[in-house]
Amino acid sequence: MNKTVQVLPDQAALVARALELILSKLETAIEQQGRFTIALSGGSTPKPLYEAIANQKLPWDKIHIFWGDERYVPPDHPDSNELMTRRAWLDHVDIPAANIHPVPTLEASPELAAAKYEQHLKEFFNSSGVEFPALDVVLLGMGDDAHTASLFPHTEALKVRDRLVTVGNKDGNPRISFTYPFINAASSVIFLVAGANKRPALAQVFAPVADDFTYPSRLIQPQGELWWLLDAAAGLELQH
Ligand SMILES: O=C(O)[C@H](O)[C@@H](O)[C@H](O)[C@H](O)COP(=O)(O)O
Repeated sequence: MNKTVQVLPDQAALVARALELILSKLETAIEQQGRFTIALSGGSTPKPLYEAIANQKLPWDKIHIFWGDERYVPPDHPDSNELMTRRAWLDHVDIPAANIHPVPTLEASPELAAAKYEQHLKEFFNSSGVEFPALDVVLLGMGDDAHTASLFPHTEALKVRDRLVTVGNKDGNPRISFTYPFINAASSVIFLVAGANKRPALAQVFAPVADDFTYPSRLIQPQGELWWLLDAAAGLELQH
């Protein structure tokens, strides 16, 4: 694993750096394999980044969008990560509908939604099921409880190692989430973390020893590149 921590002075600089990094990965992926695959996170931090990407002139037909986690709500629900992403970005660019791969949250149960999304991912990546397919980029946020995607502390989702997608649980509300082994199979994982409220969780995630099930972001140890992009408010104590 190749881990890089960058602390940016403020949220605008954080977004600019994340944009620069994603565009660089996008260019390389399209040059080398003719397409770019990215899984997005929800929450509030990435929204300005999505708005910035929407202003770029990109080969949208070569770009495929997935979500690393989603709330088990219809795609027009105010809590939907897909809805936030479409409003901030996807509705404003000429990306083919077939290149947008939302979590099928209209399925009858979260378990069915997770199983269907996993099947779709396997078909898309033409994976035999033995290996975890590798997305080019998985973009993650981190909660102030050190959760990432919908992998919350002390939940069953943290124990799932033989699936791509599982059912997460936040305070009794079901979520659909990539498993941590599937996230770790990505070529690059990029955390985008802002705000002083994330500092205590970051201290535990970066500590030499702490409990992974209490601080789930510790489980993200990709074979490829791991990037932590932090604003100064979040990353103050981590600046080397
Ligand atoms: O569906 C979600 O809410 C996200 O995927 C979640 O994992 C988010 O990234 C963190 O909760 C951080 O959220 P903020 O960026 O709002 O702090």
